[in-house]
Amino acid sequence: MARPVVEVSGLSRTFTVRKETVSALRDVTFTLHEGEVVGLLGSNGAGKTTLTKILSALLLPTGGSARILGHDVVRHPRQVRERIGVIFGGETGLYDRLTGRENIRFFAMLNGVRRRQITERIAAALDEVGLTGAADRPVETYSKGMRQRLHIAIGTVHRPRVLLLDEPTIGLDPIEAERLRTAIGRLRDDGVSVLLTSHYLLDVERLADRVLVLADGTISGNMTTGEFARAAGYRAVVTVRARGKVPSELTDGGVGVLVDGIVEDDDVWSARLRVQDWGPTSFAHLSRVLSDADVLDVDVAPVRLEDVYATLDLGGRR
Ligand SMILES: Nc1ncnc2c1ncn2[C@@H]1O[C@H](COP(=O)(O)OP(=O)(O)OP(=O)(O)O)[C@@H](O)[C@H]1O
Repeated sequence: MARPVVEVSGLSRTFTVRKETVSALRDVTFTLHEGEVVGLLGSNGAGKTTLTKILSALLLPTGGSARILGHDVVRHPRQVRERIGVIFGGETGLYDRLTGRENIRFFAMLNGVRRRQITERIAAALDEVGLTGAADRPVETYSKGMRQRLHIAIGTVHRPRVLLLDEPTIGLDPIEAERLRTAIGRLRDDGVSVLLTSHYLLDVERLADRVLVLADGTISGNMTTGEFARAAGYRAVVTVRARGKVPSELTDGGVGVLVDGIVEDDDVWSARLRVQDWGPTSFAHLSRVLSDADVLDVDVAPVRLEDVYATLDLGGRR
């Protein structure tokens, strides 16, 4: 059995605002093992950011404990920060006027990388995320994908054993998102443990071994990723837009295909179909019922976590 690297036990955090107390986390207990990638899911306000901040020793818990490689987040914050990398998605947190290399240097120094190792570590981090060629350009000239890869380089330059990733692929085009998933997969293969917050099931499916569901500040689910995806009951949503009459067979659905709704507007109709599994049966059904339709476009979207929440009623919205 791989050794535990993150041990969270009975963790809680309350906030008091104008005499009202909000429980952001309540009695949260879980363990993350070496080389394990765990998806942390939960709707807005579920407590994900609060948990991430406590684990990276940026916020104190009000109860319970959290340890990173044996170091308590309250008693040994410096040791915790040296062992943990935090990567937030989006545009924030970079110095635009500085180059990519200078940005990494700044954060490497903050996270305790020794002076004599720093040049070599920065070069390696740039190389790992494919930014060596752009390293000496100001960050304001970077694309979204490049900025996101720079976030990864910054979060990993001090070689943390645990990574906390918050929405890492947000706003990226599919190619950049895939490149990022590959980079995260490589870190996992090197034995780094990852706690991944994402609303995209594709990220979680590709990378996570296990899924933790936070609802209203408590863990309401702890299961393998496969179990979680199967619980939704379908794999993708296909939206078909076509001209003319709605094929009668389409409205009934078919083996592996459920009809969510059909909207007709003048001569054009649009159907939303849930595909339970991609395979010959569902492909054959769709191509048969659409064979005579004047199809304008087809959009295929993988199942999103929000859809799974809706199906399982895991929302826990405040
Ligand atoms: N500094 C704070 N002061 C008061 N309440 C707070 C504070 N930080 C968080 N909360 C509350 O704690 C709860 C959990 O918030 P948190 O930001 O951890 O949720 P989240 O799951 O990260 O949400 P999101 O997906 O929207 O980022 C919310 O009700 C929030 O309003």
